[in-house]
Amino acid sequence: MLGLEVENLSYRYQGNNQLALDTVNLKIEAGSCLGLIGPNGAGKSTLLSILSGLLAPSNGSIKFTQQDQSNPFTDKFIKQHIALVPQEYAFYSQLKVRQNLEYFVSLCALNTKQQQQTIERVIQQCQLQEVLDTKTSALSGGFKRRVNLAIALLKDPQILFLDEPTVGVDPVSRNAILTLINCLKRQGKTIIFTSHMLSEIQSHCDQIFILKQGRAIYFEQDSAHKSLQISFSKPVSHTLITELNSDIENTLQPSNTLRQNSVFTCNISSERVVCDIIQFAEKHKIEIESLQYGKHSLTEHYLKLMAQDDFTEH
Ligand SMILES: Nc1ncnc2c1ncn2[C@@H]1O[C@H](COP(=O)(O)OP(=O)(O)OP(=O)(O)O)[C@@H](O)[C@H]1O
Repeated sequence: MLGLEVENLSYRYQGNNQLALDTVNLKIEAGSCLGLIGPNGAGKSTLLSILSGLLAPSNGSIKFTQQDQSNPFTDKFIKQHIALVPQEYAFYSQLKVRQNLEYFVSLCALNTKQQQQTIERVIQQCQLQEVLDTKTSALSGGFKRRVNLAIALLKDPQILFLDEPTVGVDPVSRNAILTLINCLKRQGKTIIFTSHMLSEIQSHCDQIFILKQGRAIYFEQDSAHKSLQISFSKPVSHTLITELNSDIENTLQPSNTLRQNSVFTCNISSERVVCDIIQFAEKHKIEIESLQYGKHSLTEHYLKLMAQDDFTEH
């Protein structure tokens, strides 16, 4: 299994004054799935192009890491085991789906039987059975995305870079693509994928990496702390809050902007605190209007970061 480490990576396009990537550091463990997000022009595609060897970095280094040290770590080995699914369609649109697969598999170092088995595997993986004899130019957007993905999977890569694999597809194709990503994850592939659909990223990725104007920040997805927002039907006095805080050894912060001390938000590390607060409300006959508890929303975090002028790496 392959992972990778990126150190101080920068990239400037010729004729462009701005750095597309500015001193980016990134570590991806073998077998994990990293979600790469950021606004248009943040540098996501540039980063994927560099990682997949299409562009050479202006500065910095990329190191591939291997759990099993038995394979020789040559450039050829790396090239064989990484694949990029670009945002653009990377197939011959005048050829039928099967012809595209046959052409691209012929570029892999496989004998005829292995080629046939490989084509059958990607047809199954990407659920292309019904469109094999259709010209790719005539396919729906969802199937075009699946063909793009199938071509990258022909060489059974250990690391897969997916540049917006679900953009412009209907829910059925999106589901097929996301199910396939989950399946590839279970097989131990290392995956980096970009998407503007933050819910997709939050539910499918182990690590999240945010880029803004070429600069990077990690988002800790698996924070032990969850957030609780509770809204009472009437304001709660400071005395009661102090009593509650001493009971649960936690800090409830009145969010004064909302309904005069009747809405509270806090970070909590144990589900027990939720029960304590409900018991507290019962004891003091304070009605709970709503209670929202769970992981920090990526969208919330993302919007806050995007609103900040100073966006520094942590
Ligand atoms: N060929 C190019 N020549 C000059 N500048 C470029 C070129 N390609 C990209 N850029 C610039 O590099 C920066 C990063 O672009 P990139 O395409 O990597 O962003 P992105 O995050 O992938 O955007 P999107 O979400 O729109 O796909 C942008 O400022 C863009 O204008």
